[in-house]
Amino acid sequence: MKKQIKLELIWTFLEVSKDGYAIFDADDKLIYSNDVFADIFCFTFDPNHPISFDQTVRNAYSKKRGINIETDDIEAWLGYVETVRRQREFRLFEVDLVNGRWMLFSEQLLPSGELLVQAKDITTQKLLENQLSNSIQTLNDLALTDELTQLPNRRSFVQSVESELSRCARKNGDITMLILDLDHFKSINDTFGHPAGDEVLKKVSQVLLTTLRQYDIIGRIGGEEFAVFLGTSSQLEASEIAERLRMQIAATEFYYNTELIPLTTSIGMTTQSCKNSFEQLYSSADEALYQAKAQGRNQVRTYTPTP
Ligand SMILES: Nc1nc2c(ncn2[C@@H]2O[C@H](COP(=O)(O)OP(=O)(O)OP(=O)(O)O)[C@@H](O)[C@H]2O)c(=O)[nH]1
Repeated sequence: MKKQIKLELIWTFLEVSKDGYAIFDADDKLIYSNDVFADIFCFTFDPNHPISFDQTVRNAYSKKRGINIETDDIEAWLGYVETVRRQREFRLFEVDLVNGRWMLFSEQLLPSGELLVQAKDITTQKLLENQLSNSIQTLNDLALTDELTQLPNRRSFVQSVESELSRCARKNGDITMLILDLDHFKSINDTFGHPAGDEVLKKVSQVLLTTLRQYDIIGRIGGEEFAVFLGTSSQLEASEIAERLRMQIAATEFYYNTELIPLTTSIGMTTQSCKNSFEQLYSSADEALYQAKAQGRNQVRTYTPTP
């Protein structure tokens, strides 16, 4: 049997607690609130004039205090709350306040209808949680972004293409992969210096971004090697895009300081069913690229399977 403790003691704890406590009766009238709870909703508790839950919220909302309610229609918001409040014996939820603090609310409902509400300040934990999730996001971005060009790196490109392939496999369409390899890049480094080579790589990235469509996937997959995935193109349309890219790079004036750096690119291309794997696409486009290099560079070659 539970040992009886003095009611006075419980009362004292509620009064001095750093957490907010409130009790609503079965008609949702506030019959008890400690100072912390009253402070959250910016009211003075008067047991002789009990106010309802709705009034408590309306009152705080009109003073721009209490829960951060992002609506112009407080009545609609209260209508929504009515659909979740008092529906379960116990409910736990986080809310942010207008003053930037975060609270963890719990609601304990008795069968007789009284509701005990507890509000615990979790601002410190929430800030840490946000910092942690921002750090994770930054780490993810770093792991997927090429530092020099800010384009998706090889890992990111592979991931994006693989998820596009599995999405498109249900529709059974054709897709295209292009691999671009800058011509004689070693001699650009040797002649103009490595920093000049870096600037050229950055500018090529800009050309790709401005020439391609927003939904095409672009990646820097190696030193002077870029790849492009075209999701919904016929082979004819894809060849036109590849040719446009080749011409655009050849026509762009790459300057380093005042020196004009001549630049062309070879492109290997393949259009295949999206049921094929990334590896199949990549090795076909790579084989076509090899042909483009072997046949003189500055050209687009399309993969043709050997019979
Ligand atoms: N500046 C700079 N150069 C890079 C970077 N990554 C790779 N490279 C250089 O790119 C050059 C690639 O040379 P190769 O693979 O011989 O090819 P290439 O000279 O372009 O000749 P082809 O591809 O046959 O036309 C190497 O000299 C690498 O050092 C980079 O981030 N910055």
